[in-house]
Amino acid sequence: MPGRETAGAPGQASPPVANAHHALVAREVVLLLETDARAGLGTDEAARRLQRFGPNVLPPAAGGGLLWRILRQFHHPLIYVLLAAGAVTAALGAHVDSAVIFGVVLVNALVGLVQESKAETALEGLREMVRTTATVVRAGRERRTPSADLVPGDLVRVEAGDRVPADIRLVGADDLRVDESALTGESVPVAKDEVVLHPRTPVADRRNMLHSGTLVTGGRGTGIAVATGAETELGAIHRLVGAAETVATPLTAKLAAFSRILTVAILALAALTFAIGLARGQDAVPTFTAAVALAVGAIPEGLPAAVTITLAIGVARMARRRAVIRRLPAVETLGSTTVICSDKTGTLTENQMTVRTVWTPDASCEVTGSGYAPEGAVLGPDGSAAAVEANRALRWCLLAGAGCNDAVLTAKDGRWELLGDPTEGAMLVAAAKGGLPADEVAERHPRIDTIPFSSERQYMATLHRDGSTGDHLVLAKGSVERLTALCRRQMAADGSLRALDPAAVAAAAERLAARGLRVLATAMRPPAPAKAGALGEEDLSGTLVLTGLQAMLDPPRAAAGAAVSACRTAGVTVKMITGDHAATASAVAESVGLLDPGDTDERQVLTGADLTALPAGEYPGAVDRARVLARVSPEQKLGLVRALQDVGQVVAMTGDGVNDAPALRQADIGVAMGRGGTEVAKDAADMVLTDDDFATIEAAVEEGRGVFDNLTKFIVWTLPTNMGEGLVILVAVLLGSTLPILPTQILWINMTTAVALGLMLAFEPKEAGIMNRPPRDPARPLLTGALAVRVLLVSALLVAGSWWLFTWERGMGASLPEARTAAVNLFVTVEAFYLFSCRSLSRSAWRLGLFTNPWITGGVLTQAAGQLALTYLPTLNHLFHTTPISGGAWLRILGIAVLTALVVAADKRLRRPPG
Ligand SMILES: Nc1ncnc2c1ncn2[C@@H]1O[C@H](COP(=O)(O)OP(=O)(O)OP(=O)(O)O)[C@@H](O)[C@H]1O
Repeated sequence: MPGRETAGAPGQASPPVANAHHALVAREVVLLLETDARAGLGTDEAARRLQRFGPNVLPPAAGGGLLWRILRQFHHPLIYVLLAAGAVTAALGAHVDSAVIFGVVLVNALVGLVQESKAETALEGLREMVRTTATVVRAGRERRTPSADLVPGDLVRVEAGDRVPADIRLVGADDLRVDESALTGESVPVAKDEVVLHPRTPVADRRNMLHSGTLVTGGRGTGIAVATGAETELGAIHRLVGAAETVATPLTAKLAAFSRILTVAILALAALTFAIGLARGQDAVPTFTAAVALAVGAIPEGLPAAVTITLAIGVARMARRRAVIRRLPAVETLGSTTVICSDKTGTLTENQMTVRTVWTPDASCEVTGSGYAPEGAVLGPDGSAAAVEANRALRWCLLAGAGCNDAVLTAKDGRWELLGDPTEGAMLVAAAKGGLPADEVAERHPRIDTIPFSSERQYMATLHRDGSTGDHLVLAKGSVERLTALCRRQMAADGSLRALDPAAVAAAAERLAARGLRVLATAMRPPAPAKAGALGEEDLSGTLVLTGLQAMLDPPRAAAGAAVSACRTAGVTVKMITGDHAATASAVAESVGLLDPGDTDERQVLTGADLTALPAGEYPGAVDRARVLARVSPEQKLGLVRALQDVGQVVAMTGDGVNDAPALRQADIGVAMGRGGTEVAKDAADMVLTDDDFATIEAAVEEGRGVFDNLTKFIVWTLPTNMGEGLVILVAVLLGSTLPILPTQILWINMTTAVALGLMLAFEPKEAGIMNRPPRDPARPLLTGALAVRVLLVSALLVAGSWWLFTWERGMGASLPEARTAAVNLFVTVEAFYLFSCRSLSRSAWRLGLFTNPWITGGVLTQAAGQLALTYLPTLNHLFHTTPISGGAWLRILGIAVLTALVVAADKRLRRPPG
């Protein structure tokens, strides 16, 4: 098969003809790839090619090879210190110590490697969750398939909002524009068409080619996939770059910088200690040991890893609640969100439309039935089902709904399914209920031309041929304001045309909208002899006849009300941003609790036109005050985000269309819809909702707060250990006394407790009342004054406790190893007790229920077993210079640990805010 070669099978060298598709005419490309320009590939052939070429995905980034990844684990100042210490210790003849130090370095590297790859796999998994689909034609039928299933030779269709799924040679294009910044870095969209180009045209200028990974920003196109997966241009770049995905956020960067500075300071202090010791005439060996102990103890080496893991766990939790994080910093920002700007349709509501009322200038008719099943009837004012025959305007109104429509309803296993826009689906169903099924309408009035719907245009119009007379007629539907502006006449029940009464139409629309119904107007241009030329927007104005209004119900989502009220309690303002009418929007806003019923403050509801009329100075304040922003165009959303940010808000903004992308990028948290959203919107977003539900945003905010809490808890827990250890050694050096804890023992404490105790805080469930607090001020440091005091307090208790115990044991005649073993056990026991306290930063550990987090309980038990092994196992005794200790010593250890816990509890109690 020649196509096999041109597409470049994975692992095969590309023959010279590869990448030359731009220089061939469409027919040659079709022949070369053995496909069909109209019907596409056969299903069997597609399956065979999938076998042969493999799925259309990029191979996972190599990440620099295992050896390189292992080596990277050693790139840390602390590891350098340890390696130097190990070498010096070995040179001094202390082989056991040096073996322990090297062993710890090795274990540390392995743990780092495992953690790193786990975090990466988690992020990879997220990417999988937002799988893209592509429209392909196979065996003559158009269908959506996962992009991964595309093969060379597939006939692919793309339209505005799509991500290009493969390298494609265009065979047809209609006003196609593509954002190729993913490949070229140039963000200005490029126009594309199917012209044949010179063979030597550089890749960057091949305007008849679409490249995988780029985004379609406008128009539509059809083409043949010529390369998939690793063989695409994107694949080539991917190979070059190796796509080194880092898991860095502003916070991790800040913490990494903090620990770098700290490390340098501590290393300097350790060097100073060594110098002072030598100057005082102390022996070089113990002085060196002390300096190493100081460095090892005081450097918070576990911090960056713990932060990354906590973030990764947070991301996984959010994914379980159907919020997929695309950019890690969003996890932090979510906790600080102060305003959520949400779409109405589909996010706060179900996007399941049913026409309830059809209004015509002479009568108003109710429609029965619900859902997309065409079961029900259009009832006349008297309740009879013969309404459609009696009212010409009603008939034309339903006809416009069915004919000016791109949606398709299909019955599958007795259930009706909609392919397309729910607004259009509802109108199809209403027409069918009135005796005008879509296929009959299409047969009697075949469509010739279309002005498609867009949010800016707010209407759609279609040109049809009357099957019997051959005359041309126009059908249109759209927002009431836009359509009435295009009409000069309206239709009466007997079919006669009268002058339009805009006030009456507006009043009827207002009444329907006040019930929370979404109202669309319909219009027609009476049949007239055919004129040459396409349907243009300019020749609609003034020629249309208004036939009626269709009002549809889109019920609020079940969880929306509760989520809005949860946001309110949490100090997060919710605003509805919609393209719909202000009255409909307000009614829906009331039903989900976004507006208080009876609240007459008009400033809470603004329209796009109001916004345009506002003086620049008043704009931010007005936007900040408003709760409902109706008839807003996607372009205005960017201004809204900016205005809110100007008044200091942290803004989450939802969006689904191509035009929403700038606002999503500008927002602190851009939220795209996983189901209804375009690829362009998803690409611009920080977070994607896989269920499109508003309640999911609220859940993500809650999880974001939880992540921040857990990070703070870990830091508050870990810092006293480092400070305590560092100070114990410093005091020993200053006093010129023997070390109460040896460097290898410090290594034991740090390495084991970080994993068995500290890490468990990342699994801590969110505290009750997490959504009763105001949002976190992004400028507030992680360690507030009160928490810093607690860290100092616990550090001081650790230093005092361990010194007292060490001295006491020595005074009671215990050997040096015994006293040290007691001191080591004291450190770990205090940390374990303190761990329970750190489960909540403000509430008492008792209140939480001591053993409600099995991870913490399990971790503490594991650590306890480890301490017993360290104290009583001869091998560990030998490695870590420990020895069994007396029952009395254990009692004293427990006593001090309990005392510390009591002091921390008292500190919490004293600082708890009143109430
Ligand atoms: N398929 C359509 N054909 C014609 N007019 C439409 C169609 N869909 C919506 N409209 C009209 O255009 C207006 C704006 O629609 P748009 O899609 O921008 O926002 P929306 O769906 O109403 O609300 P949201 O912004 O909450 O999703 C609608 O209120 C409606 O009057």
